[in-house]
Amino acid sequence: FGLLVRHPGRIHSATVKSVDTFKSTAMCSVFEAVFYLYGFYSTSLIAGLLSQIEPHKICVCVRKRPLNKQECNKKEIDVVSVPGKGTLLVHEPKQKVDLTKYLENQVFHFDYSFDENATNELVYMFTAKPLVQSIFQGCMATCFAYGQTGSGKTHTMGGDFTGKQQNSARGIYALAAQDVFTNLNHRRFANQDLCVYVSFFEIYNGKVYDLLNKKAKLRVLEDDRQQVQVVGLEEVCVFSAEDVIKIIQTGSACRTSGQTSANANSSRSHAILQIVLRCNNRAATLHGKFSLVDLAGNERGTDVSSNDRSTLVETSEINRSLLALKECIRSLGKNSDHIPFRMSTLTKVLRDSFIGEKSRTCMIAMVSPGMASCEYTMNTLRYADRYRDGVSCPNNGHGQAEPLKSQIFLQRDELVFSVVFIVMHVLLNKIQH
Ligand SMILES: Nc1ncnc2c1ncn2[C@@H]1O[C@H](COP(=O)(O)OP(=O)(O)OP(=O)(O)O)[C@@H](O)[C@H]1O
Repeated sequence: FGLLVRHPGRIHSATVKSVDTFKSTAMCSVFEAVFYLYGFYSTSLIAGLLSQIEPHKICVCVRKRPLNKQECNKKEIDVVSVPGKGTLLVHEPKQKVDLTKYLENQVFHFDYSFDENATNELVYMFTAKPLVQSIFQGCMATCFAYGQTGSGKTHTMGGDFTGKQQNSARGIYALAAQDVFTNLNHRRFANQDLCVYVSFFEIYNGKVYDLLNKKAKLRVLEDDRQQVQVVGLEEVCVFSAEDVIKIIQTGSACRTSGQTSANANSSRSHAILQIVLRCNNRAATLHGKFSLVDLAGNERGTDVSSNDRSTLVETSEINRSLLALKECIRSLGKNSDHIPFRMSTLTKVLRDSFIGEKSRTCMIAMVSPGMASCEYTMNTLRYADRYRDGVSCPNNGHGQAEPLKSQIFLQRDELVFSVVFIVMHVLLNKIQH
């Protein structure tokens, strides 16, 4: 797998060739790939059938978007490969002191990795869906979309775009809402007498604005018991997933946006949609809460098209809050007594998500596939990788050829397990009927 490109000065054609060679040798054969895909989709089938994926406390996933039209026109090279369930490779172009250009294949391991063909539904199935189940058991769940500007956070959370039009029914927000109502009507939860409330707000430059109330500026206060309240936040009682979709559309239209080099309609704020379950008693006691967070892009100051003071303040505020978030989630992963949630407004309003045994977190790191984004992609992956520090998963960190090989064998074992599981499932079904 050590791919040396021996043509200094001809990086483009040489790189394309090397990436292609790598992809064709590193990936499994077509036969294995078909079986692997079957394994992956069978897992989702099983997940759909049983709806019982137990969420671990912190789950970290990565999603690669396809090259867009602009990138294809520029003949941008796709330097990201997703060879298996939890693995992602970045073919990073490097140069030796003797000017020889070569590719360094960086391997990352996460709980799940999704390639450019994955739909929002598939991503949802393995990330937010298990968290929906958890809020019915009284958990405080949080799902974050993190990544460089233009990498697909809003597409994943809010719904895919047809031109400038967003299909709000096909994002993780709406899919989660649909499952909340499916669960609510299920006999297991019907006798709990729960009501669903939704709020939608954004954090821009450290200030909170209510997206459901004409962007009213709200204060964040903490009481003596360290309970954080967003004072005056509109919480709408909803009765169906369609009600939530309307709320998403209203709120998304108000979000603060700007222009970056990678995205003409870039969200410059963190948007938080909260789905709250309350007991239908007089005090409307909190039962469980799901916060779905579309974070602002993690770009540098130079990536935004205007470099005036307000834009620089905006960017530094975004980066400060992302750093605070990383610290809080790492403390949560290590079961630390001290969670530094006061470091930013974002972590303050999400305080519930970092405290106690009942918190569940999923981070979806989005990456752009182009070579021009390689540095940002590496930053995003390293950021996401840090979340795994302290989480009881042994395969964190990134390595080179050897871990990749063993990963492929591991996936083969998973595949055999999936096939055996499905055959048993089908046989059992037949016996029962
Ligand atoms: N998985 C995907 N499949 C197809 N198109 C995608 C995918 N992800 C993103 N895109 C497209 O890429 C463009 C940028 O995506 P999006 O606005 O979601 O990025 P973002 O990460 O939210 O950016 P920002 O931080 O600047 O708001 C959109 O036109 C979107 O349709």
